[in-house]
Parts: sequence; C-alpha cells; structure tokens
Amino acid sequence: MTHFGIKKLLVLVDLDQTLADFEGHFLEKYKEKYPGEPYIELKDRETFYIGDQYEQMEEGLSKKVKTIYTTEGFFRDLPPLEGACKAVLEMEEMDGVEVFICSSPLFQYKYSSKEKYEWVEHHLGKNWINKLILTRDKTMVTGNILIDDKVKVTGAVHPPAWTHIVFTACHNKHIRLRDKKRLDNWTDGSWRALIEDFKKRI
Ligand SMILES: O=c1ccn([C@@H]2O[C@H](COP(=O)(O)O)[C@@H](O)[C@H]2O)c(=O)[nH]1
Ligand SMILES: [Mg+2]
Repeated sequence: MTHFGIKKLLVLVDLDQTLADFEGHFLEKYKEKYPGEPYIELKDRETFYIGDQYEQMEEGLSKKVKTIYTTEGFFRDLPPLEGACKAVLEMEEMDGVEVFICSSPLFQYKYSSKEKYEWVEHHLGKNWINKLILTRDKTMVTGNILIDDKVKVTGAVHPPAWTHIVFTACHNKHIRLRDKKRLDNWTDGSWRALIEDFKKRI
C-alpha cells in the first residue's frame, strides 16, 4: 500500500491459535464440562478442527466439542499466547509496517463475532477495533503477509494477495511444509527478522 509514494508492509495476523490460546482454553473447559469423557493432550493433537480428531476417537464427541466453543464467553476469555500482544503492538510501531487482525467468526456467529471485538479491545486497546477484520474468507482480504495457524487458507481468490506464514500450533506441528515459512512463537524475536525481510521485498 502506498501513501504519498511510501510503501507500507501490510501484515494480517490471525487471532485464534495465533494470538489467542484456543486449544489450551478448549481443553481446560472440555475437561471441566465432561470429566468422564476421553480427551486429547495438546501434544497429540493432529487436525485443524478439534471435533474431527475427537470424533475419530469416539463417535459423538464432536457434538460435545462444539458445545465448548459455542458457549457464551469462550472467545472473550481466551488467554493470549505468550508474547503475542506485545509482539503485535511492537510490530505496529515498526517503520513502514501496518498490522490488521484478520479472524474468522464461527458459522454460529452469535457470541464469537462480538467477543472477538471484546478480546481485541481488552488485550490490544480500543484503537485496535479499527484494525479487526472479521471474514469467513481471508483470501478476499488484501495484504502482504498473513500469519495464521491454519495450514490451508483457501477461498474465492486464488492466489490470494498475501504470502501465508504458518504460525506453529499443536495441530500443525507435525505437518511438513514445502512452500511456506513458519513462525514458531512470539517470544524469541524471530517475528521481527521475518517482518524486516518482507519489508525489503515490497
Ligand atoms: O476446532 C475448531 C477450531 C477452530 N474453529 C473455528 O474456526 C475458525 C478459525 O478461525 P481463524 O481465524 O482461522 O483462526 C474460528 O471461527 C474458530 O473458532 C472451529 O470451529 N473448530
Ligand atoms: Mg487461527
């Protein structure tokens, strides 16, 4: 994006399991609500959708899984991943960089859409309400980079405008990526080197 001839790197950052601990919070709430049911440790998670792996383990469990993340307050109460908010706030302050949060609400949007706004306001500040993009199709959003834990981000636009950086999560850690880079965490400073590298390319 240019503003008076100066190019800015537009960075889209996903929310669930990139900034917020969807998986950890899910497991805690699931164990509380269904103490007698089997569960999957985070180290053993393998599918993007939690319900898929639980259903493989025992028929009918995906329905129980769904009751957890469709409950009022689930999205609002997601804890931030370590270092995530600090990194995003620092990224936004970098010269020539502009950050947006790009997140998909649930199809059952009743609580998730509103609560994603509440999460962003609470953890990043009121101004960031202007920077939250909610869409079920991230390929429709323009930008230079999308940092997102979902390995296959697909939609109506192919190829999308952005380069996808896969944020490492329990459900994708075992997947060998041939044509995509990873960002493993927000704590070791590697995100900064990644952004600096992309700044040189635009
Ligand atoms: O097991 C799951 C895990 C995630 N979801 C929902 O999918 C989208 C993913 O959003 P991103 O913006 O790509 O992080 C979101 O609505 C999650 O809540 C799910 O339904 N089941
Ligand atoms: Mg995500």
